[in-house]
Amino acid sequence: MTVTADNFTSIPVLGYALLSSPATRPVFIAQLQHALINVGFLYLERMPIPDALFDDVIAYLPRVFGLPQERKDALRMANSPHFLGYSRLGAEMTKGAVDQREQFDIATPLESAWKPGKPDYVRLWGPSQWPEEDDVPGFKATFTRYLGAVESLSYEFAGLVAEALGLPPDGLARFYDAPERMQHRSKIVKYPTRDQVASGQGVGPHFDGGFLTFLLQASDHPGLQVQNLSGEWIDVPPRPYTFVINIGKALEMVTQGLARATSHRVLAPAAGTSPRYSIPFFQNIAQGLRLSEHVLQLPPEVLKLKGHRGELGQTDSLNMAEYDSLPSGQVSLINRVKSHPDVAERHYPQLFKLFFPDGLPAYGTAY
Ligand SMILES: O=C(O)CCC(=O)C(=O)O
Ligand SMILES: [Fe+2]
Repeated sequence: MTVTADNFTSIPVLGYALLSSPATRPVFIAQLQHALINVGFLYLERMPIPDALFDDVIAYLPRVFGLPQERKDALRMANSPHFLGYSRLGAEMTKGAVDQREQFDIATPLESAWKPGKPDYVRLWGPSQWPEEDDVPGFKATFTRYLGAVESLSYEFAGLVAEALGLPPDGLARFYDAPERMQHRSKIVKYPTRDQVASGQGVGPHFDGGFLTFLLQASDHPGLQVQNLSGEWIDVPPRPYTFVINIGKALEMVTQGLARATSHRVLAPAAGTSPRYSIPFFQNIAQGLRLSEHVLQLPPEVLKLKGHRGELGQTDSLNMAEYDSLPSGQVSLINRVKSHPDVAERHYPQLFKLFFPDGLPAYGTAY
């Protein structure tokens, strides 16, 4: 691949193995630079995560979603001030249409550091809700191991992103607290087939809000699409043992728009096939940080590559909340309140009143 701007028609595939030799490492960094600036999405394959761990996690998904409805409802997100837990099919809307997916939000392990008097957003981080061990033996241990592996990779990858943007390898370190004080959020997601649901919208067009997303497509289905510079939807078919990595709005903002957050969506699997499963992992940044105070000074020769890319065309996504001046944890909390008003009504009554003065809406708006 050459490092030139163009309107992408497929997603670049980066081989982690290139990093192991001084001769090929710069090739990886150049490919990463291209992907960050011109696409906003990439595949990363042959990572230092054992295939067997992916296989083990993937094998649990039909079992967890196959639990009786009352077992899943017992873990409903409304139980949790941390917005962690189960969301039933069709609970959220994106761009005015209902998303046809079911999900469990599960985060990396962390005790809540919130006490009365601390900002509300500190309460966003805390323990997950897990299914009963007897219902899915080993799921908690296996998934926790998986989250740990992705978390480590996510920090390593942030170092590579820094290099690709012309910064020193620790150029993004200021965005994270010490790892033991950080929590990253993941979820397991099930998209039923088109004949089981009311529309073909698995999840509507949106940008991710955070820094970096590491997505495992956990079944062999097409459906994930990203929008290119001229507005066409480009397929991102699953590749085994491979992450799809994309940039969120927060990273776009602090790189002065050089690294792109790209609009994406998921179409429901075709009628008569089988459900699609996926596991996104959203890497967080420190909650107290105001992004407007941390816009990165990038080398001019790198920043000017933004000009080569040309103007971004129209995208179908709604914009995220403004990131500039609020602590990033507050921005996340507001987004969670909008996505899950029932959780907010119970645990954040003041914010709930602010955003929903007319009472509980029928749906949350995911993005
Ligand atoms: O399920 C997928 O493949 C993508 C999900 C996604 O984009 C999201 O939840 O932000
Ligand atoms: Fe997304």
